[in-house]
Amino acid sequence: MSTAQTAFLKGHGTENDFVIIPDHDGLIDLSPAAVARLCDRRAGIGADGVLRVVRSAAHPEARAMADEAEWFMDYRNSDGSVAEMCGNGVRVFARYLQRAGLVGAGDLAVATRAGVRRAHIAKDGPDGEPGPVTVSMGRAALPDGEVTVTVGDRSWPARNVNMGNPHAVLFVEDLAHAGKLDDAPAVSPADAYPDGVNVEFVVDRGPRHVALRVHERGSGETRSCGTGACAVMVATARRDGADPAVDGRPVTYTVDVPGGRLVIGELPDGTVEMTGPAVIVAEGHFDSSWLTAS
Ligand SMILES: N[C@@H](CCC[C@H](N)C(=O)O)C(=O)O
Repeated sequence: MSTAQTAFLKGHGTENDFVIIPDHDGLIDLSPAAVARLCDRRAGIGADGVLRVVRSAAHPEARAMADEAEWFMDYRNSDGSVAEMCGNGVRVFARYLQRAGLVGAGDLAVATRAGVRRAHIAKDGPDGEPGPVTVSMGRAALPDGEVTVTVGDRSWPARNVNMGNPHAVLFVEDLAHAGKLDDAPAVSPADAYPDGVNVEFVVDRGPRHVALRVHERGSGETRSCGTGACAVMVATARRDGADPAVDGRPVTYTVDVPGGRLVIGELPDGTVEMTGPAVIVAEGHFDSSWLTAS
């Protein structure tokens, strides 16, 4: 007797890792429990999140973007919650489309819950190593208002930055001050982030060079967060007195994350561009019934 199989791939961008579920016609009912099962690092495949690949025309949340972007990134955090955007995810999503022969190196558009994001897949290097992927991440929003992040008995002022999803960015002297980041740090006032928040702790590494640790909403501490790194870049630029929209000059920062390095720039029109690696490490199948078994 043959059992129905579901295809998956595993990939990462600076070690922010994802289970990729190709579901081009939008036929899979991916419940929060199914996502949590896939992402479980002991009983499942293990990942920080899931990227379901659906044709925009086949998904009610993406149909309106179908003329601009053929593919919709249905992103979920490892606890099953839905998020608007995932920066590392877009690069890995682009790599999946390339590997599947659905796009070539060059430009493509990806529909997300935060809107259409444009990406560029660089050509492979001379030794065949996959080229980096650059994503135009849209403009950062910097809502007014004081935000405070507390870990243990220490508190820091934080900058509220929205990159399509919410972030609190704070500067520390030592990344160890973030403590154990599996649990969400306390962020106040509570109404600053009605839907929860990703929290980035940042240290300086040199001129236009910072490093971060992150607690991701719905996933805990991860090795990287692309939207978080972009939020950090913008918050650091403003702290350093740089604002391309005012100065008329682009500004670029190197942002180190525990899982690697991202290069992020802000252009005079306010657009943030992120460049980094995207890797597929495995592919396979599982019994479809496993996702729903009790
Ligand atoms: N890892 C992602 C962000 C994923 C979503 C985030 N946890 C949220 O809930 O907003 C990235 O690379 O941007």
